[in-house]
Amino acid sequence: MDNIPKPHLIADAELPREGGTERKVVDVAVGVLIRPEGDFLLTSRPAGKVYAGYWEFPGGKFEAGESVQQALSRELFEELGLHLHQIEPWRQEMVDYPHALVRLHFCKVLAWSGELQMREAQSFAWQRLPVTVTPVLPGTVPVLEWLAQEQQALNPVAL
Ligand SMILES: Nc1nc2c([nH]c(=O)n2[C@@H]2O[C@H](COP(=O)(O)OP(=O)(O)OP(=O)(O)O)[C@@H](O)[C@H]2O)c(=O)[nH]1
Repeated sequence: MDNIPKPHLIADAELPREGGTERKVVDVAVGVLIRPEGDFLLTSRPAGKVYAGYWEFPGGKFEAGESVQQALSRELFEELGLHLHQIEPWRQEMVDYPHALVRLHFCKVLAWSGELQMREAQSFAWQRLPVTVTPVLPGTVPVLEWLAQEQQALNPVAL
């Protein structure tokens, strides 16, 4: 896994261009499922996908005409068998991977139902900071930093 090229996390203004036209952006909806006590869900990327075995927040690409909430609800039902009830769009991030230019739409998911099923034979782990699973997908690392910043803002003496 170590010889996979590292992607570049970029701002919108830096978007790369090829031959004068913008590279196609792939929109991805990503869910940060947070339990009431603060644990969040990470899943490992299934065999056969790029970055197989890397840990990430679950999600996937939009299908035509979908909103973030629709894409996330569909993906998490397909991958995990969950029905999402409370989705809060949170932050966005662009990542320039060798295989794709990806716009990640991170949402906090605070309520869901259904039993967690690994329908793509992935692994899952409920985590808190600092996470104990490795390796973490490069596009996931900033999210862990945002969560740490939020925790610090809420409880400055604990960290
Ligand atoms: N789900 C998810 N994808 C992420 C995260 N961070 C990140 O960079 N990505 C990238 O976003 C893209 C998501 O693609 P995917 O392959 O999981 O989506 P999908 O299930 O719709 O794909 P497929 O059905 O075409 O196989 C990948 O390029 C992945 O590397 C993350 O935290 N969660």
